[in-house]
Amino acid sequence: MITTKDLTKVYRSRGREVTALDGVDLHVRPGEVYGVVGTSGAGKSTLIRCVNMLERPTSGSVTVDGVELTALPGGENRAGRELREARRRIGMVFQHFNLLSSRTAQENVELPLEIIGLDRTERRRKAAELLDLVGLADRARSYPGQLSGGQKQRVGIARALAGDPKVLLSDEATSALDPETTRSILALLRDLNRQLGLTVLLITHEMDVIKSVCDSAALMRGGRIVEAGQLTDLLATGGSRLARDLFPLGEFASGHPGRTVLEITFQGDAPAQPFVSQLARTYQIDINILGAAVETVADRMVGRMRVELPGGHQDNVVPIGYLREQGLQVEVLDGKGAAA
Ligand SMILES: Nc1ncnc2c1ncn2[C@@H]1O[C@H](COP(=O)(O)OP(=O)(O)OP(=O)(O)O)[C@@H](O)[C@H]1O
Repeated sequence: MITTKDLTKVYRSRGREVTALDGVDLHVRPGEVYGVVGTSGAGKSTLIRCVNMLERPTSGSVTVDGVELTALPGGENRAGRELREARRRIGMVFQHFNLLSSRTAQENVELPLEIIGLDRTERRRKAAELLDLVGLADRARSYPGQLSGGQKQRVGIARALAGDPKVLLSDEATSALDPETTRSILALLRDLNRQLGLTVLLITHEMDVIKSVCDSAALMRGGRIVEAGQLTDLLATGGSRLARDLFPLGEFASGHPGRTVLEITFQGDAPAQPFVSQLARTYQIDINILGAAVETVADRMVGRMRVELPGGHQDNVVPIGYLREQGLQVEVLDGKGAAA
């Protein structure tokens, strides 16, 4: 649904050049919630602004719903007709809501409908329907100043849906909200994704946002995507940095010298515990459990267990093979708790 190929954006100001995007290949499938995470300055905002051509990329291509936006004339402030039309099918939600304070909630949602020339009755009907969809039917006549942060963001989301978009872009939509309101806005985005089949691309610096709402994620650093994939695949990938951030286990004991420390990851309904006791029985070995944790990631249960086996890696090739044959993801750690 969204593809970028070798996307580059170089800002030039006062003789200085900043490469904000450095060859980004992004692939967001139809109907998924895709999160881009990274520290400040990684290039996340630039990426999302290039996807709807609020910024024109320096090079590379952006394709949304089969239309190559980078091939259409105009951009940034002076978009041509085709680009304006394509953009209408891409909704955008902002961190600071960007509502007009002199207009009521209803009038804010009507704004994009005015721009496309919908008549007054139709505008009112559509805006009322959208406010109802985001759970704000009773605040239609309130001004932004009379609404809470969460309610303002609901208006922002209703406005973003006015053009019946297939794609919704969210630029840190929950960063200005408290944790409880964040949860309710993320739940709303998830509901809209499911009800309307909306593809959502969001950027965030919070791993919890990725964990609670995304199907797939990409990690950005220095203008590049350093890792990307579906969360369930990432969690099953040894050495994945995103998986470690999604499911940190730093507090587990690191084991004893001369023994083999394994980290076992299981997903869905395949708990590791029975396999570990079977392993102990089958190979007559004492297994020391150093730690275990279970989390819900992308609506799926994921567990991880760190265990210690007597002897070195070479002595445990067979038991490790046995665990892998059971469909468990097994990583052998070195003495310091890192992947060996
Ligand atoms: N309009 C601009 N002019 C010059 N440099 C810019 C401009 N916008 C962004 N940059 C630079 O591009 C780089 C990437 O910025 P960007 O805002 O995309 O990162 P980010 O990951 O979204 O960070 P944050 O989470 O802080 O918003 C940074 O070095 C930033 O200073």
